Amino acid sequence: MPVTDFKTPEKYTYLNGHGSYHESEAIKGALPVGANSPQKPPYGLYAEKLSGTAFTAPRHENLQTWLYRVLPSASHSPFEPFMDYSSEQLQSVLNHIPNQFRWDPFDTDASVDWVRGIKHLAGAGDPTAKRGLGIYLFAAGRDMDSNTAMYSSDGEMLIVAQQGVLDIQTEIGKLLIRPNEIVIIPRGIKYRVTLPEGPVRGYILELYQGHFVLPELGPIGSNCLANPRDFQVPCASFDMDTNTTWSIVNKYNGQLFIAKQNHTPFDVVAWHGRCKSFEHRDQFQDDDHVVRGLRRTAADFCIYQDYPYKYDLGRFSVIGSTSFDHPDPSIYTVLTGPSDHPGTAVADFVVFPPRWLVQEDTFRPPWYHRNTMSEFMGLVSGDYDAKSGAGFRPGGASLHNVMAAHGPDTGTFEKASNMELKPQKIGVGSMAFMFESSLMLGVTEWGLNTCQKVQGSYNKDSWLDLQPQFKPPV
Ligand SMILES: O=C(O)Cc1cc(O)ccc1O
Ligand SMILES: [Fe+2]
Repeated sequence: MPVTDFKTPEKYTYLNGHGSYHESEAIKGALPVGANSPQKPPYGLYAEKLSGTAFTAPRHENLQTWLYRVLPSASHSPFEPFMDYSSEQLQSVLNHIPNQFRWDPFDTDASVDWVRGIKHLAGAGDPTAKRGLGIYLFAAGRDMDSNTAMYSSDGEMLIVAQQGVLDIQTEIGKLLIRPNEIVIIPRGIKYRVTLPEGPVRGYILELYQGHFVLPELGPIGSNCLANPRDFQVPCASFDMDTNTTWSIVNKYNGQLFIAKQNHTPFDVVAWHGRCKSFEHRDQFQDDDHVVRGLRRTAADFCIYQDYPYKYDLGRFSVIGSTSFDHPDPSIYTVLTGPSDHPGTAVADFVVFPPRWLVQEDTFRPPWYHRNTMSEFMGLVSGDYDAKSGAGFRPGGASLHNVMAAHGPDTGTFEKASNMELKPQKIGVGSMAFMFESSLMLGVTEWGLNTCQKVQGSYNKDSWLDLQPQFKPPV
């Protein structure tokens, strides 16, 4: 049984499925039939195209959404710097430090809204080159300013709700996101966040390059992990408002800009968008990944989606070892942001849901390890099985960067090496997650000092008490 089974309030309607072409009309007949840009679209709507890939991207990769709206997005005043936030907040110098890091739960802040409540914690690469990723924390206690919408030109955001409820109105439709759910907002999509149940907190992974896709299943076969039908895309829903002044906030190379317009950005009456199924690996002819003269990349194996969508992590169908040994955490990948190299992600989004452990003669927690990938972890709820103490807590985080040695703490080691190996359900009521990246992550000044959450005694509390267990034969 899925762990959560959220009810959908009537206000929200979704289309189900990742990897499908979707279309949606808030008024019947608002989508033109057969054409994208007729001389006069139905009901006097403007046709507007949002491109998720280059116009010339290969057909199997090409992404776009056609919007039919009351006024086109271009109808706004020039953008100006948005002075009402700290320029350090979203783009700051990255410090590359080899240490293991752990943070106490980040503060909630009831005085700020979504726009002002996003803090840059770590990252790699550069949005201007469309390379790399950013990791942010959010904490907000009030609705976004009235008549204000936001969008990011920098990348596609995967938002993990940890505390509180996010009501997100987007150009495509409305989404309700509760703790244990995630939402993906593609580059360029305008949205507005209100808080129906008070303060919120959570984590954001922004992919400066490409799009989140479902991972390959390989020998697992055609089901399990995150099943495509459990991803939900909002149905078209629009407001009629061409008399009020709206502010549009744009995250552009980590800086915020603001423009005004005299109409709501949430005026899309109908849309259709593309989602294409993937090319299969056995079409490859050689190691050089050249098929019919086209160079292929990891991205070509994937299913893309270019509109906002949500997913309940409780629906993740976990695969694990039923014999012995601890498998790699890649079996818990929900979505991946591929690089140009097959199997090596800019960032994977990995979860550790409640699951049974049954392996015999096995040290069941994660092994001690050093990883060429960097591992940023957060906790939505409960406990994480690799850490016995109270150090890794919901709303907190840890970072084990490229080759930073880590693994179970002393308490977990003692317990797991001596326990009777009965079938054991772990993580009940818990959801830990990992943003795992092939890139070396730098930490911002906010993450190192300003937030005041770094645990100075993380190494000592976790690993310095480990004792040699070596007993050579006499
Ligand atoms: O370090 C961690 O806790 C994350 C993790 C979990 C796991 O089961 C295997 C490897 C790994 O990095
Ligand atoms: Fe790890």
